[in-house]
Amino acid sequence: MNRLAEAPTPATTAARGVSVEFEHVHQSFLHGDRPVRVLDDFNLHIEPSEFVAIVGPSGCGKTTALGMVGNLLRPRSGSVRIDGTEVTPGSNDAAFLFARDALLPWRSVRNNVELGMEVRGVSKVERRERADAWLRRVRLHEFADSDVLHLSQGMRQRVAIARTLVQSPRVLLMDEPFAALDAQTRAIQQEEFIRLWESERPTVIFVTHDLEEAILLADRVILMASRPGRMVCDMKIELERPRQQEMRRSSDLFKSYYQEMSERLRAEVDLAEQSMMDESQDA
Ligand SMILES: Nc1ncnc2c1ncn2[C@@H]1O[C@H](COP(=O)(O)OP(=O)(O)OP(=O)(O)O)[C@@H](O)[C@H]1O
Repeated sequence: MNRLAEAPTPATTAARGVSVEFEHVHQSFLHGDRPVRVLDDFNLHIEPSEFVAIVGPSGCGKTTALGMVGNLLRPRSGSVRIDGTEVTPGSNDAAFLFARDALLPWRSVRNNVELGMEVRGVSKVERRERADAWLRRVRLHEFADSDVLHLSQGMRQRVAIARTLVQSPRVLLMDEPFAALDAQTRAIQQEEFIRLWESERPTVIFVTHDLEEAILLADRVILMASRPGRMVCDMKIELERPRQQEMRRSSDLFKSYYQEMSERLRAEVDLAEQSMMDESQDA
């Protein structure tokens, strides 16, 4: 695979990652009139510019944890800090990237990339310069004036990546960003994204159901258990960078990480399914 993202250009500003901390975080939601504990004493310290992937059974609280860093919801108790400062209403240090790209269909590719800068009041000249530089980096400069509706799903996701990274976020929150793509496109996007991250180095929290993807991309893989969500494994991934798709097959280290984590993940998924079945029988 050699369709790598282009080298950085002077018009882009390198993002500096900052630390993210969860300290004794608890969260629960009401299901009917019954409170359900979702996160139970969740603790996680992420170093500046670290790439952390979170895997775990469906419903274990991965998206809830991400939402707390992104200021979408507050913990019931405990604290979530970015660069040592509590996340409070109005904080906007973190940017999201989801599986659904959420591009605005009435705006051109370039105008979609400019959107966040527009909201932040960046001048028109600077917006255009930075958007064009990022469109070159994601190999979409020839489509700058195109309608986003005419792009493939993979191209749309590259627009979304450019739109997010052009703002030089200090923390990037990714919730299954490549889940909607076919296998081949997904592999290309993963490799391109690694290149971009390696040059920009924002702190990344990456939620995925795909353990191989987590190992390939991250510096650390956190495995969560459900009901209530808590960390059961924190594995440092010491594969050399830059990383390539071939490592899935060629690296014994990759395979050993996969073997160890997949057994534990499988056990957690089985437990989560069993507990859901028990709950539905009790209901
Ligand atoms: N706003 C809410 N109100 C009520 N329950 C909620 C709310 N948000 C999440 N939950 C519940 O909290 C639990 C954890 O949800 P969350 O989306 O964080 O899990 P997840 O690990 O990201 O799951 P998945 O892998 O399926 O996306 C689930 O049982 C979910 O139904």
